[in-house]
Amino acid sequence: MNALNKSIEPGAVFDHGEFCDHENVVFVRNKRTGLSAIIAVHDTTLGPALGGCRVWPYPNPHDALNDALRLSKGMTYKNALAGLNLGGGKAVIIADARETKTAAMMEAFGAHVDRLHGTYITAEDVGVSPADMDAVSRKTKHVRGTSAMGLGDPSPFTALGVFEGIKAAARHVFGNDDLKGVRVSVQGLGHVGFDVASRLHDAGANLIVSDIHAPAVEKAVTAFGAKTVEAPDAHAVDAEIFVPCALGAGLNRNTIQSIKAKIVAGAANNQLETPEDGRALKDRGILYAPDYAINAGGVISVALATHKDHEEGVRAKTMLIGDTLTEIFQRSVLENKTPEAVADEMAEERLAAAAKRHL
Ligand SMILES: NC(=O)c1ccc[n+]([C@@H]2O[C@H](COP(=O)([O-])OP(=O)(O)OC[C@H]3O[C@@H](n4cnc5c(N)ncnc54)[C@H](O)[C@@H]3O)[C@@H](O)[C@H]2O)c1
Repeated sequence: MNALNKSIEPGAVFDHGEFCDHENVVFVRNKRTGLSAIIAVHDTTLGPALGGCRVWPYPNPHDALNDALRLSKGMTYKNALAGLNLGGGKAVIIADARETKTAAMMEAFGAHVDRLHGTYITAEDVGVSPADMDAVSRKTKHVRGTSAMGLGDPSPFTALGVFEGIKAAARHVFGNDDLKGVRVSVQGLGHVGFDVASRLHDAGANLIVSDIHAPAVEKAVTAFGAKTVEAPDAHAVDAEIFVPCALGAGLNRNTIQSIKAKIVAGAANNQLETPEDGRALKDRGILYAPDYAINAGGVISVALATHKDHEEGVRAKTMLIGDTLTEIFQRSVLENKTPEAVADEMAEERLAAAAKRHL
């Protein structure tokens, strides 16, 4: 008992800066398999909390808790804004995906998900494969993204949503979405970025591409006749549209001042390093498509594609991302707010309306 009293500070979770109004946070251990996990259910106003399970070798439990709390809240906003009848949640497993993750560990995690009786639905995230979700599904039905379910890799739907978002941004800034001859810098040519580049190429855009992985760049040069730029300079090239599809925090005090594009619209998560960076983009007259609004195609596919024949529904819902962004951009002008502030408000409005209906 004494050891326990010493190691847990009173209020360690409730007073946590990211705790917000989380409905349920579960700390999970399974001695036999070495499972250590945190499942965070942020909000179930709109429905069961859907959010991926991340396997990551966090250096300490605080970082794991931080991630679980921050990411689960993010899922509440993302699912609400995407028009899904789903709440927000997330799970993190403290393990190395290559070294210590095992099927038995994922099964043990599945058993804990099952104890939440469907208030949390798990899915893939960083460090997790369809085979891992197959293991989870042996212990619970509250899982998406198994190899027997859905449409497989969500990236094509993320790319479709990003492309629709780019067109919405072009309509807002240029008055039309004809991308013929428009110069577009695509940073990151992975699962999503390459697909977005392909759609832009088909629409007649002139591509300038970059990636730290040289073969990906060569492939885009061959396929699209793209020009290239060194990855760290992708934001600063002479282009009308900048499409970040690599890592987060690329929009910051060091990069924003040298952006020449009028539009920033890409798939990368957490593009703004700080909220002030969103204001800096607006002050410079650069239209920013909030990341969690434009990259929601993947979660839409995971949420709705419980069977292989659901593709049309997923596609239709993903195409609506363009309309959502148009509303965000218009409100941002009318209310003189940053697009990301408007996106947050729209998600909160949907949650508040649903909460009122439940009263
Ligand atoms: N895959 C999805 O469905 C999905 C959904 C929502 C958001 N996202 C976000 O979109 C982004 C891309 O996802 P993805 O699935 O295509 O990932 P990916 O790993 O397949 O591709 C990322 C690419 O970026 C490149 N890269 C890494 N660091 C770079 C740098 N500093 N400069 C230039 N290139 C760099 C990598 O070499 C790789 O080719 C990520 O931020 C991801 O979180 C993806």
